[in-house]
Amino acid sequence: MTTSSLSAAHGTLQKPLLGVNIDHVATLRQARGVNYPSPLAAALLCEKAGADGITIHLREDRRHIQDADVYEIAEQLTTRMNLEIAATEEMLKIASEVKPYWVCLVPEKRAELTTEGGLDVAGQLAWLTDYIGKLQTAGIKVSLFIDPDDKQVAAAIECGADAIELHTGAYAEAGLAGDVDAQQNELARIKAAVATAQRLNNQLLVNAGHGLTRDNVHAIAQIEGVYELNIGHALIADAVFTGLEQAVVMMKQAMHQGG
Ligand SMILES: CC(=O)[C@@H](O)[C@H](O)COP(=O)(O)O
Ligand SMILES: NCC(=O)COP(=O)(O)O
Repeated sequence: MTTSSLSAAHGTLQKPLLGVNIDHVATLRQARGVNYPSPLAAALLCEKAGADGITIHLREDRRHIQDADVYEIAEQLTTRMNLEIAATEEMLKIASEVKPYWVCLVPEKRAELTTEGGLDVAGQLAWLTDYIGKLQTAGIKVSLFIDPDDKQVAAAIECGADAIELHTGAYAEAGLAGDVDAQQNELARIKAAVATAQRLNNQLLVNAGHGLTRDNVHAIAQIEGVYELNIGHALIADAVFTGLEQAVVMMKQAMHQGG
């Protein structure tokens, strides 16, 4: 399925789509080293509640999602898996075996609390082009998690990515800090990056994610051309109080009608 037919196939779905990142269901499980709560059960419940896809991040340090989660969730999903991985040989092997619909390449640092910045595509073009080609040869579509930066957008297109995911962390953090000017500046950066992507290659799918909540998501969801939002930490935090299905429903409402 080409990118255009992919977006055509989803033409009837309400844009942007919602990809639910269930990493932090696994964080709760890993806290005690037991077998509950089940990320698989969470993924299926999110799909039942209206999630358009499931994102899981198999980190090199396995702090939350485990290899077994990836394989068993891939077998039972009825929507699409977006597997986030660092661009390593180990992860290439796993992704080639699992064959998720999407792989999103993200930068990883062992010491980070969560993903800090976007992937430096411009600084490693040739190597990433080769890595992306291997994934696409395995039948996997590739997204690149990048900062909302024209140079990185252009580099992502140059190395043949099927999609980009714009890092909304700076936008989210400015909001949490109550810095309205900084948040508006970050929103403008994101809008500019979407416009650059559309100008350079209108077949490229443009996603966004990181730090999105019911309070800050509507402004991002309203940006013309944004295809999917990947949301995890805040949605799982909501679910602690509302239950997971309601958290998905509420996040979709916040995306499309405002928080
Ligand atoms: C790339 C990104 O922003 C998230 O999808 C990522 O999963 C964050 O890492 P943690 O889930 O480990 O916080
Ligand atoms: N790529 C962003 C993602 O999957 C979820 O990020 P967050 O909502 O957990 O910050």
